[in-house]
Amino acid sequence: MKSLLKSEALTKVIAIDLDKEAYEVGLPFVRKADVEHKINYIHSDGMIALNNLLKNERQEGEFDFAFVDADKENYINYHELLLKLVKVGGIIAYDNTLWYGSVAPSEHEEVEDTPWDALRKLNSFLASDSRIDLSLISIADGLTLCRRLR
Ligand SMILES: C[S@@+](CC[C@H](N)C(=O)[O-])C[C@H]1O[C@@H](n2cnc3c(N)ncnc32)[C@H](O)[C@@H]1O
Repeated sequence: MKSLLKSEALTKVIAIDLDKEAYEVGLPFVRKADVEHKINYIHSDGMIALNNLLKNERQEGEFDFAFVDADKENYINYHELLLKLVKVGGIIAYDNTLWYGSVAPSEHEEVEDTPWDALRKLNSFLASDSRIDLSLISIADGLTLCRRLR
């Protein structure tokens, strides 16, 4: 599920997930906290939904924060879209970026087409991306915070 925190006096969250049941797991807690009116759930593939926010809803630079915890193979693609959706100074967070250490395999291990291979490539890409400041936090199985610089 990806969450986008929208910059408004009244904070709004866009939550995107292919699986409606995943959203519904959290719904009782959302209701208990009385914040359902602040959440716009989009039942969709992440790339389609983010492209739609950019192209059809013209939300470029409108978001303060994005949290990505979905298909690891697409993180690198989400990154390009989120760099446009999140404002300069805003934060993009990627979950699972250490994958319990398996992002650093020995050179003999077969890692192609695995989530940890995708995360390893993402980590290398982000480390040399001059559009962001980056901090990879070793909490749980890794959380990368990227601050958009330009
Ligand atoms: C590990 S779960 C995380 C859910 C949520 N962040 C949480 O902590 O409860 C990953 C979620 O990504 C969703 N997902 C996987 N591929 C997706 C895609 N292409 N587009 C949107 N959501 C996707 C799955 O349906 C699943 O609910």
